[in-house]
Amino acid sequence: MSAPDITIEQMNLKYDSFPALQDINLKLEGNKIYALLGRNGSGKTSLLSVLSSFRPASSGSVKVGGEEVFDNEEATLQICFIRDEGNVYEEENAKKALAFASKFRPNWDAAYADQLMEKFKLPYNKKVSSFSRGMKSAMGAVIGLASRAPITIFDEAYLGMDAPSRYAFYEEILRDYMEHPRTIILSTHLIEEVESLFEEVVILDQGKILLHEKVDEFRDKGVAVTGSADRVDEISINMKVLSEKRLGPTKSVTLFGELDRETKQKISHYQLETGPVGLQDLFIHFTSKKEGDES
Ligand SMILES: Nc1ncnc2c1ncn2[C@@H]1O[C@H](COP(=O)(O)OP(=O)(O)OP(=O)(O)O)[C@@H](O)[C@H]1O
Repeated sequence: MSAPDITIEQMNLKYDSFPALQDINLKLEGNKIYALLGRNGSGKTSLLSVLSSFRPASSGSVKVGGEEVFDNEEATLQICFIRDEGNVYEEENAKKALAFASKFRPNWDAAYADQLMEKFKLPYNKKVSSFSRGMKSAMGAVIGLASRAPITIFDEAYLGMDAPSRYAFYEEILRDYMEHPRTIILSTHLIEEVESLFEEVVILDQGKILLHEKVDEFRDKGVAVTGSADRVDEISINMKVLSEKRLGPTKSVTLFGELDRETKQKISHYQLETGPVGLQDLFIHFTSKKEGDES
């Protein structure tokens, strides 16, 4: 399966006069896993709703495979949008709800849906409306995965799921993506849990695109350094420290920016360990900046 590219140009969305999305320009190539990050109210759900044709943009263009997506059945059949409330038909038992979901999904894999129901321990014969919050989310995950839609979107679809279920969900996304490549967009606040899945990251801030980058390039904006606390302090002294943790005599810091030659030499001389920066630390840094900040 080859997933179509998504191209958004000069797109704006207003709720009455409130500008929820402003001048959005974004190109997402097919067959990658994207992180859509942003603080509360930054516009993630609004962006995904426009992309999925749940609502029209106020202006600009949103194309999937070169075709405007709004009111375009062929384009929207390629998209499966699972929201935090699950998008599940709740008035019937789970078996009927799955049958209902499959009607609008041309790539639906019923055998895979059965495997996932088993994996998430979801009962077929219970009304979905009687499911717990986490079970409803797991049902959304089953529908999103078994749809095998070329563009699959999970918008905080993990809400209420316990940790084992969430990790089972992430594992399944990666496993099934490897077997059936497609575009997957995950909007999440649990960045540390899922960061290893992402190839590219998009950050929204107050309705605007703050950043769109390959995750590896994004991570290169900083470095994590661990070792004896006084030596770690010494090399961090002139750098922006994004986070720090101390365990007895050992300290780990996340530093923002490139290391100069002298600092690199000290790190090597002191035998400090270096590693990649967590996405979450960078995300917090980028989205908590105040006007006038330079870095
Ligand atoms: N139906 C609506 N009517 C009016 N304003 C809305 C509506 N939906 C969202 N908004 C506003 O648009 C902005 C973006 O909301 P949106 O739900 O897209 O953010 P989000 O990034 O998904 O947030 P969260 O992480 O909290 O879920 C917010 O200021 C919100 O109050």
